[in-house]
Amino acid sequence: MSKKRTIDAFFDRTPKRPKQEADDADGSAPIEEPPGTSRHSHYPFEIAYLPAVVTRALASLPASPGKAINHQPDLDLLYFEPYIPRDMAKSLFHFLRAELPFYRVEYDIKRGGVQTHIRTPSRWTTVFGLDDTSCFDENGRVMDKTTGTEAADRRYDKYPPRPIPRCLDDLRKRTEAVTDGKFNFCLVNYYASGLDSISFHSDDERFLGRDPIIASFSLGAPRDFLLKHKPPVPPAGGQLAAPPSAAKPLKYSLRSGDMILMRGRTQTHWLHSVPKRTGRNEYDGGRINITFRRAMTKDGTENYYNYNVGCGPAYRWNEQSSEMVAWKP
Ligand SMILES: O=C(O)CCC(=O)C(=O)O
Ligand SMILES: [Fe+2]
Repeated sequence: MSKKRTIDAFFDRTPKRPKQEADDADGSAPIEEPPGTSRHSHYPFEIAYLPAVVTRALASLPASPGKAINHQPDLDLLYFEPYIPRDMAKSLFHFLRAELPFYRVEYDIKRGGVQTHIRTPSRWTTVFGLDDTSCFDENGRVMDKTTGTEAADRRYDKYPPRPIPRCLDDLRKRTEAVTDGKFNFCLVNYYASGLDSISFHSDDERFLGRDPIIASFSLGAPRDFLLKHKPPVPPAGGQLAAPPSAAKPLKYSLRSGDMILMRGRTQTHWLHSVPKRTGRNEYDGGRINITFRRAMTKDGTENYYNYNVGCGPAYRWNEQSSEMVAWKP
């Protein structure tokens, strides 16, 4: 039997859960373990482990070597085309869409002194993880790394952190093993169609520290990924200058299984986006984006849960109606 057929066969979408287990702290389950689920009091539902054959296949990733993209000022990318073989990426897309809880976050911000209600982002999101000041113990409790006692902080009270489920943690560990990155957060976007998007931004929040390394995976429908240099910071009281003339905007068509590692000065000096896809390509199908990042402080934990989980209901993919449905326990 070919490798493809073997992996596809193991991505059996009918629930078959012979063994229920608490998630262990370091996620180091023996590979031969029968399928089980990650559980945590702050997951709305249990999240299946990857089939063991897929966990094993992760050990041989990346499927192709990364290509350095650093020919422009301040840009430092490593582009794997693909990182996950295309057939495995397709199965992983269907698995994660079906197994993960997703949210449609709404929040209030002050814009120009006016309180505004934001009903975007125009995509589904979810997040797992905990900043570097704390860790989960074997019972899933948040422990302060310095004192070794249970962490008490208002930022953790508002949005209780939850561990990265094993199905994503397997990929996180493999990504750490082949890059210079260390990651304690996993953010997931689901773009249901070409109408879902993310506007130009950079992931350069203070809580990520200097020159953060971010690994960004694409699964499912192809989408454009645009990059443009930020205008240089003007001198105090000065005019906004143009970006360095050598810096040209870039466009990559990200396909299922690709991974872009963003590193060095990229986040400080470049913006990136996934624009809407209209017309013929609008209903090409959904896309999942996974990013692994490292938050250094509690502000990172609060920010990520605030903007990617929020206070609304969890949703789960419904295969029959092909849509996200509010989760009722
Ligand atoms: O979907 C993508 O490829 C990019 C997502 C992204 O930039 C983000 O979540 O910060
Ligand atoms: Fe981003």
